[in-house]
Amino acid sequence: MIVGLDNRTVAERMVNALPSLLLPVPTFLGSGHYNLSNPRSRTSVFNTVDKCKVRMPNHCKSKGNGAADIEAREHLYLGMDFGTSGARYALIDKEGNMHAEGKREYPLINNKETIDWIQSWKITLFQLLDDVPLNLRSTVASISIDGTSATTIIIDGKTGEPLSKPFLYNESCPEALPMVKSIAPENHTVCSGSSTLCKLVSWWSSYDSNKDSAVLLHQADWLLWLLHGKLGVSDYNNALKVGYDPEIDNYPSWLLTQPYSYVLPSVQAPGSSIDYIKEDIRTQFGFPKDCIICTGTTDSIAAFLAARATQPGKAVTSLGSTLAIKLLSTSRIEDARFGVYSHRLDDKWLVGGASNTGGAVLRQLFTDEQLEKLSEQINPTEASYLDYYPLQSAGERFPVADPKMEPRLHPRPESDVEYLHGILESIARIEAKAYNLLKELGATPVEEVFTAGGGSNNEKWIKIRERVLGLPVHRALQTEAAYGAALLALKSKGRIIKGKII
Ligand SMILES: Nc1ncnc2c1ncn2[C@@H]1O[C@H](COP(=O)(O)OP(=O)(O)O)[C@@H](O)[C@H]1O
Ligand SMILES: O=C(CO)[C@H](O)[C@H](O)COP(=O)(O)O
Repeated sequence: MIVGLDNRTVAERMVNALPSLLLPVPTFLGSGHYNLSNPRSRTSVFNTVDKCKVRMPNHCKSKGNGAADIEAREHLYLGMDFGTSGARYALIDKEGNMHAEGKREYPLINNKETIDWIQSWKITLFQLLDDVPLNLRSTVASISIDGTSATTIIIDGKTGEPLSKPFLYNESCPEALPMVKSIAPENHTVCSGSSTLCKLVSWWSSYDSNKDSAVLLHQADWLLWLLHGKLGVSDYNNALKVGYDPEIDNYPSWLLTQPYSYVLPSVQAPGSSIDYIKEDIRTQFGFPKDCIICTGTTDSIAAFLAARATQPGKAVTSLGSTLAIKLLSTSRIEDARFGVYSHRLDDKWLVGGASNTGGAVLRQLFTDEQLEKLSEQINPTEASYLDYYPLQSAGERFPVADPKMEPRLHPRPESDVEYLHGILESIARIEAKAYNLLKELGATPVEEVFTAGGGSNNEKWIKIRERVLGLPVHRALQTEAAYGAALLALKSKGRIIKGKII
């Protein structure tokens, strides 16, 4: 709450100011309005159905006076997850209790014949900040964001404007692969068409204007930069696929000697304090003067953090739009032939990879409600005779790295229940193949799997996966990556004293 201003004034200021935060203002801004008596019941300021779902857990429910019943000035920590199909936020306290959470679908803004993801993510960022309950914002001590891995944005460091469209996480630049393979060690993580380095090399070879002020950012870095304003800062999870080596805490010499190395961001540990939130954004939304923005991570690592699996052998499978696997291992494994790489997690390694199979294929075929109804009719103890490789389109990253792999979703049986059972079981088989591959490559053998992402809501799928994997499989206590990002913000709790980060 901005001291001295009532809800109405703050909400009015926000509506009036919101477009200025999103310059250039997209043309689709509707004549939406706020119900000023209670801004949280507002219709969307955009002419789309209000996608805002804000949930206040019971222990924060107001007690008649409209203010959530939390100790005055208790610090809260805000995490935001920018996944494949939408974005979420989680607001937690130092014990990890949830004080508010919400989600937004990405507004699909068309720019010529493609989606303007830059505008969509920017609008969604400020919508999520706007969805944080007004009376809690003054308690937010720090903010972190996770994004899809290897989603790459190259901007002009002078103007802040993108120098090309973003390269999405699962986009592949095979034409750059020979050049990358010629400089990197054999089977290095960057030796994959969908690596950030392949995207950088592809841009570098095709961009024919002035590149002198170019800066490479990952999706989470760029969103955080909008909030703190210090250009060119990343974290060692997001920077892995451009070639950063978290073991030596630096870029390797074979990369630093490249002509484009100057565009690479500086790298800090995830959850490191970067700077205070920008003053104009702070005052528009009512965050406190000492609100710190800290480095983020990737969405599947945030999901791992949310599951709070701390022992080697524990793993998290993120069943989101994609199937991302993270196994906590004492040994570091890397083999681009299979799309296997290791992210650093403090003094251990998160070994795994990300398949293009997963929920996005299901969403092409069924609504979430249909998934629920059809899944109820599946007997998870029975094996499906159907053998599919569910992909949205050609190309697989892990556990088979084959940019030409074709989807296999036929023959389709008469019964949708049987069809769904076959798809869920086939994705479980891919998951089992992935964990077996990690063991063969020398990672700590998996002994228990926690599930994150939208697919974690499907109890029958969890039972199918337990049977196929031959392991205990559970739904994680916290299934949203946004909770993991909030834990990073909590971790940072760092302070910046006299300009120095403590
Ligand atoms: N009951 C369900 N069973 C299986 N998959 C589901 C179910 N409900 C949602 N999903 C899948 O979850 C995915 C969305 O999960 P989410 O974690 O939000 O994805 P992302 O963050 O990758 O966008 C969708 O692709 C959807 O198909
Ligand atoms: O599939 C994805 C989008 O959801 C990303 O690739 C996912 O984040 C996996 O990448 P990483 O293992 O680097 O976190």
